[in-house]
Order: sequence, then C-alpha cells, then structure tokens
Amino acid sequence: MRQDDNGNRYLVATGLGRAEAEALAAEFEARGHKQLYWVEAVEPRTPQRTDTPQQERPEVRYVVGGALVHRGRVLAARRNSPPEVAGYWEFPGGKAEPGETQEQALERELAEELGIRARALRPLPGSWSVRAGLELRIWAAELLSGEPRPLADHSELRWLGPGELDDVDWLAHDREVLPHVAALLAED
Ligand SMILES: Nc1nc2c([nH]c(=O)n2[C@H]2C[C@H](O)[C@@H](COP(=O)(O)OP(=O)(O)OP(=O)(O)O)O2)c(=O)[nH]1
Repeated sequence: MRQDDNGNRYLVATGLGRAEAEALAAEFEARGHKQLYWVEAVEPRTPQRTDTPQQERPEVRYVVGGALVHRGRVLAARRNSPPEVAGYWEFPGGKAEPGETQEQALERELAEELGIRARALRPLPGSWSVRAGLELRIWAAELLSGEPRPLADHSELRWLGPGELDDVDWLAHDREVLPHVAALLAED
C-alpha cells in the first residue's frame, strides 16, 4: 500500500508473499518522496459481485484522529459518548465534512473539541474501518496555540510520555497505531 502526504491511499501491488512484498515496500520507501509504503495481509479473494449498481456502493467518509504531540508527549482523550465507545481513550478528532480535506477536518475538530489551534503534519500508516463507509485515519499533529480542554466529546484529557502509552484504555483501532506514535515521540 502507498499513502501520499494528503492521506490518499493506493494499492501498489497484490498477490505477493510477505517477504517479497516487504522487500518491494522497502525499495519504494527508500525512493518515494513524502510517500509511505507498507504491507498488509489480505484474505484470499472472494468472488465479487459485478452487478452492483453504482448507487448501492457506499461513499467512504473519513474520521480523522490527531496524535497531537507537544514537548515529547501525546494527547489522549477519554470519550464521554456514544455508549459503545464511552470511557475509552482515543486521538481526538472527528468526521470530515464533504469537500473538506483530512487536514482541514482534523484542525477544525481539534479547535471545536479542545479549543486549540493545531496543525496536521502527516498521516500515520494504517486505515481502519469504523463501520461500513467510515474509515479512520490518524495524523501526527502539532499544537500551535492554546491549552487543550475537554469542551465537547471528552470527559478527560491526558498528556502521555513515551513510557505511558499503555496507561490508558484505548479504543481498539487506536491501540494499533501506538508503535508509530511512540516513534513520533522519540523524534520530538
Ligand atoms: N475521533 C475519533 N474517533 C475514533 C477514533 N478511534 C475510533 O475508533 N473512533 C471512532 C469512534 C466513533 O465511532 C467514530 C468517530 O466519530 P466522532 O464522534 O469522533 O466524529 P464526529 O465528532 O464528527 O461525530 P458526529 O458529530 O458526527 O457525531 O470513530 C479516534 O481515534 N478518534
């Protein structure tokens, strides 16, 4: 898979064994300016329906979470709703509106939810299906101004240092991106 610096994700190659795919990804990664390459395991192909009318294919919408890094720590936010995710920790953010880029959506959501100005820096590898037609992406982001406060969707905020990433009960998808977040903290 390849992801460009706008968060657009492309299938580069398929049908390769893990080792061959990893080698190819490493080769592309070494050459690709501002592009991320990685390997994903896929289920064996199932027969595709070819008669699905266009209007039945759901449009994909993105939820963008921000790994907001500041002074070597990342911000975790505890959701207060809806019930199925309440109490769990996430990277604050929300759904992109039609016509909005992922960066714009993240910067708007962080302003609305936390009362801060932040800048989206780059997408971290990975994409997760929250439900049909809704994909989660996590972006690295930096704090430009303000002190985050839980204004809307969260009951609590915590700045986590490199040794504290496992200290909160993350939503399952967010947990998968933690190795990349740890790498961000090491860079900061
Ligand atoms: N914002 C955010 N949502 C996440 C993360 N991980 C994760 O599984 N989700 C899920 C929880 C929700 O089902 C969905 C995001 O919806 P949301 O409630 O944050 O989006 P929103 O603020 O635009 O919501 P709304 O105004 O449409 O109600 O994605 C994450 O790190 N950040």
